[in-house]
Amino acid sequence: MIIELLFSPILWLTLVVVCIVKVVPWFLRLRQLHKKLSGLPSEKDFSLVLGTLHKFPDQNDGPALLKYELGWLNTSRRMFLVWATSLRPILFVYHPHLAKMILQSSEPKPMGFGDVMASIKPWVGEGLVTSNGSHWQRHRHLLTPAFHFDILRPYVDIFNNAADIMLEKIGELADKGESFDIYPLLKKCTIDIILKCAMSVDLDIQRQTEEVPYMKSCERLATLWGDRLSTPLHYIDWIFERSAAGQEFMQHCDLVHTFAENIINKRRQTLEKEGPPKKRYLDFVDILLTAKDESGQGLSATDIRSEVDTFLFAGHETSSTATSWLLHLLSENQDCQERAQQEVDNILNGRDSTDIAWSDLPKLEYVSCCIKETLRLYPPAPGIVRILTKDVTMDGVEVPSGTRVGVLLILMHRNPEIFPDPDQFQPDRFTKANSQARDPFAFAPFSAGPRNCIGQNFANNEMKVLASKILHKFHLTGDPARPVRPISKAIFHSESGVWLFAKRRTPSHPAADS
Ligand code: HEM
Repeated sequence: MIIELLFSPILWLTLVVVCIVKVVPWFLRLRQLHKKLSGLPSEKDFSLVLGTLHKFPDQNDGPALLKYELGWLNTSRRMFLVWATSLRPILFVYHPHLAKMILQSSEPKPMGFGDVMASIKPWVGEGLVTSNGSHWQRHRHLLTPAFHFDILRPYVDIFNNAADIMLEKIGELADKGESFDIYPLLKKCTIDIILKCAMSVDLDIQRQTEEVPYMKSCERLATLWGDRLSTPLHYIDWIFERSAAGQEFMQHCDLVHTFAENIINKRRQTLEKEGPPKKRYLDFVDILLTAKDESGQGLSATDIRSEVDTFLFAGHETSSTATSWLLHLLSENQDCQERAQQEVDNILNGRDSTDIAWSDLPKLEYVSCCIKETLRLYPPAPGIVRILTKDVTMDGVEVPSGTRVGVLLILMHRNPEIFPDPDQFQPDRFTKANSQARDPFAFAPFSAGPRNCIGQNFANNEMKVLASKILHKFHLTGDPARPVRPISKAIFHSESGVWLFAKRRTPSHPAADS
């Protein structure tokens, strides 16, 4: 029967017709695409199957991966084309002029297989980070008031209180005289903060001695997400869902979803019992639960859960990573650490409390420069990807609609044309005088344009308070036996943690010093 079919003229005729109608035009379009993009800087060595992926070092060797990508700057100071197989071009841009074209546009995030945001959807659903079009627009419009200055102001007390608990923990470790990893301490502190600020939930995770299942799940989800991005076979949902990694991913998704649903249900019950909150401004969960559009339609339960999952993750992982890099860099640059300490000491001098007040935040100018310089060298979100919906001319080359374009922050921030001596930690680059002439798109750790980070001011205030309080109380040095190992997957973090020695210090008194 099969043999007969093989010799059937109808089968062969059908195949020839399909070839002519579908495959040939597709192949010609692909050839045209390759021709169009051939003028862009890329690897010379092209593989028919892998494209230029075979030139990448082992995806699990973070330092080698970073070195390889930084090497693109030697070929071009503006952009580099990667072929992910011979079918998918990804154009990475890292010059402010090109970044501006992408970030200011309303081009959507790509959601095809293997795309960074598509891989996180089973976890955060259609939240603000992963959605596009009118869904994104409606939610962004709805949630923007939750980050108004008047809402952020009282959060400073929450930052201070959470920092005090972390300081106790650091104090205990400092007194032992051993080095410790500051990254998990910061993660617990920032999750306590986002839970309290955005959800009015007080779990006091920092004081829990047992492993917290929610934290564990978030950590595993972030790792499995990054691993999936570097395992092309796992781009296909069907294969990933049947793999051990995929099954573990789904189990952790279930756990974090239940955690979010419990928070939402408790708040809903309180709202039903007590009515709308008496406070002048609604917080994040209040907004989600009470939102109605013009037709009186509220958000669906799935939409609400997706946003809670999104903000719980985006609201703690990035700022804890950034603060851990900041403390690492200050431990390596003792002169900068002392300058930052002096600034905090000057502000707190003569006060009974060591709390950082809302009005102190703008005075922390040098600390702010240190934070910016940290985000330049180690942006927690290493890149931002969009898919073109129309042809765009970049440096004279017409990049066709359908191409993925990634703004690679790790490279833009180390582009020597914009930041001389790019690998050096020099916070003074960010003083007002030194930043004035710089292109505003040259430094974009929080992205820019319509899809910039909604939590940017929240994160900056939080990092200032946490870092200032730690620096006021402790002197930090690195542990040479446990170096950092930067790895840039979904989040640019140190996979070996950030190990420090902390020593209690007596704050200096400016009057006595002078
Ligand atoms: C140092 C800390 C942070 C950094 C470096 C950072 C970075 C970024 C970047 C680069 C984007 C754009 C992503 C893209 O377009 O693909 C983004 C978006 C976003 N961030 Fe942050 N973020 C930080 C903290 C936070 C915090 C604390 C929150 C919540 C409280 C938050 C919530 C969000 C959300 C919801 C989006 C999506 C916005 C939209 O598309 O409308 N982020 N962030």
